[in-house]
Amino acid sequence: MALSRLRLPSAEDCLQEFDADKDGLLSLGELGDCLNTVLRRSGCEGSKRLSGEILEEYSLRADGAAVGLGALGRLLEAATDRASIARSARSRSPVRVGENADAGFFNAEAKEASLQKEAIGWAAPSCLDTIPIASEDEIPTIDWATCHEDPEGFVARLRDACKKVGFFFLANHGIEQDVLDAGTRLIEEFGSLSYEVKQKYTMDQGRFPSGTGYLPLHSRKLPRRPKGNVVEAFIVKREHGPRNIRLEDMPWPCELGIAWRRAVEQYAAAMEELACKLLPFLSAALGEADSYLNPAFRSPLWRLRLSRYPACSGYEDGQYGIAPHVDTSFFTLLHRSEIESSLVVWAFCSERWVRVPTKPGALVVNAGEILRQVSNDTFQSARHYVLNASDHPRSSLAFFFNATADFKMPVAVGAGGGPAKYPPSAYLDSQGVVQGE
Ligand SMILES: O=C(O)CCC(=O)C(=O)O
Ligand SMILES: [Fe+2]
Repeated sequence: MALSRLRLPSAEDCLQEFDADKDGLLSLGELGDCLNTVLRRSGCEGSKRLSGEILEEYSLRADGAAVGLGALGRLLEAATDRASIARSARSRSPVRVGENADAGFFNAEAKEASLQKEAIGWAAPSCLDTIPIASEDEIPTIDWATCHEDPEGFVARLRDACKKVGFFFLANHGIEQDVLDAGTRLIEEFGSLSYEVKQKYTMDQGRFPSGTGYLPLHSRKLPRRPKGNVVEAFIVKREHGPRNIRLEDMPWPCELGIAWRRAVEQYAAAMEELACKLLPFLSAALGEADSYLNPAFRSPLWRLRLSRYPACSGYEDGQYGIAPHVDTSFFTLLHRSEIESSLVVWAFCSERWVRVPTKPGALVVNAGEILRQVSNDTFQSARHYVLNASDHPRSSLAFFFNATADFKMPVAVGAGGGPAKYPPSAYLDSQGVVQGE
């Protein structure tokens, strides 16, 4: 997005000027003053409203904690970005997502705001009792072994699953059960660390790349919702693309030693290999040549989320293990370790919430928002959530696979669905903003 950015003061200068009690942190009041003043000085109209919005969003994401230098830097960036977007939007006719394929403008903030509002109306039950187990038609099983002997049939099944629900099982995917079991152990080992240790690696404290590290139980981030998610998670990511985010930069807990880190890397490498193998088939499912997606995936970005859901005898209304959301990825490869079917998905084809059956060994694959967009809305990026209403904790590892983060992916013409509903857009300009990248 070619926006002329507003001049950004340094976070150090802001901390000096607005840290009234000189404790090296900005309280929410001080932060509000700081953002408002910076925006006003930059000539931003409506600086008070904008700083109020940013502050509200920040308190929702970070549970109202005081702000240190790293977080302040990112908030200032967010403030000036938004002011630039507002300025740029004023200087041309406003464009909403899906309305004008030529505009090259994706309003990610507006998208996230509407998603949050919309999610409240999704009427997702917080109790499993009334939710049926999905039929084979709703969550089909696709056998990876058939992709060589019957590639056309494989592609047809892939396309059908993506159109009907956007979720399917991938069986015989070639990843050894040992690797999957090791994945489950990794999150259990992380979970068994004391809170004092885990909180050293808390996400978005300015010490590690954004969106990586520890998300404590009841965090209201990822997805950002008013009630905390009853899950704890640890997230790492790697980007060979423009920002060159390396595995070395991740908040590896030294308490678990190098073997733990290497095992996480090994798990992610196995998933990445499989994800890359799926690309030619997805290209074909989109109605394009097998090599269609290759240029977009030269330097992929992935995120790996290891989640641990505590046993829970019941959830309050509107509370979930992970709240209803859609994935921001191109697609996601999910491994679950659970006793009861706890993953709930909105089945577009039957218009009902269904529980994804447990299927040891098979991976769950689901299309994310970017793939939906690239398919011109012919594929579903299904809403889903987790309720672990069980006597046992539940673990999952979600591998979110994305194209090169700044690669502007166009809608695949072969996908159908009429004229392109979206401009070419890059992850960093669209879902990356939603994801807080
Ligand atoms: O734990 C699961 O089964 C799903 C997790 C999920 O949807 C996510 O992390 O985006
Ligand atoms: Fe998800």
